[in-house]
Amino acid sequence: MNAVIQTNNLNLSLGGKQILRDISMTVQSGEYVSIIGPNGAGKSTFMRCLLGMYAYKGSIEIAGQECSQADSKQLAKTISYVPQTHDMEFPLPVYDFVMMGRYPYLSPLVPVQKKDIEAVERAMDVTDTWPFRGRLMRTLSGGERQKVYIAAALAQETPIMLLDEPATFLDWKHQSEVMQLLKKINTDCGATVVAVNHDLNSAAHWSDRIVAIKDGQLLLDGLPTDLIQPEPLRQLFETTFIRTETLAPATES
Ligand SMILES: Nc1ncnc2c1ncn2[C@@H]1O[C@H](COP(=O)(O)OP(=O)(O)OP(=O)(O)O)[C@@H](O)[C@H]1O
Repeated sequence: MNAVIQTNNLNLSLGGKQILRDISMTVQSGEYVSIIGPNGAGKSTFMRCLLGMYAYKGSIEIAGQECSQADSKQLAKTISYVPQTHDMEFPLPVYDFVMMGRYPYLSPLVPVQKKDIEAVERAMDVTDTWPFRGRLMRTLSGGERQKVYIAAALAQETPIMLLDEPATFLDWKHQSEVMQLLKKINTDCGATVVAVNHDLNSAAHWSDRIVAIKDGQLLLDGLPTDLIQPEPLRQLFETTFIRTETLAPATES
């Protein structure tokens, strides 16, 4: 196994408040890791830290390189990000939005090339977003827009993908499609996937490992079968959990 994300004693303060405290964790190449935890625990901030968006204390190594010292375009060739909310009104056609995923490879001196067009077409094909290519982003439904954001991240062709609540607000069919798509990208393309997920059943079903953050600290880190249990979840969310028989959408083979 080879570690592609490694944080050591990661600390971060924002607006005079300590948000992340001494987080040390490792993600191995090819893993699918879900991050769970209460609202305001620091999950999104942790993800944004991994993208080099904040001046942190401690260490974050992405593919062996310290994040704060990495060239931003090089980092963008290694790690892509699908943010939590998509309420920005991009006045752009879907195709052009997905092409923005190629920004680490483009520059004023290097215009769009065949390999960029092919990467965009592949990403739109696998996410089933090609039929929307001429539509404006703001005309898409929430679920359609979510898949377009994932297509843009895929077009970036990075070995690591971070996603912040990729299936929240989607109906069951679209949740299922997005989660299956991520698993396919993980297993078929070998991408390392790290996703924040508030749906504990979904996190248990799709991930290899679960990391729980509470009050800015890493509280739990382990197998879904060990962590998605009443006692660890009570400790994490400070409420009682009982096991019930649940219904979930079937996984297509
Ligand atoms: N720029 C900032 N300045 C000050 N405080 C911030 C800033 N960004 C985030 N925070 C605070 O950091 C804490 C963690 O926020 P974060 O968005 O990471 O939580 P989260 O675990 O992702 O929550 P949720 O599940 O509700 O999305 C919150 O208390 C938030 O208000």
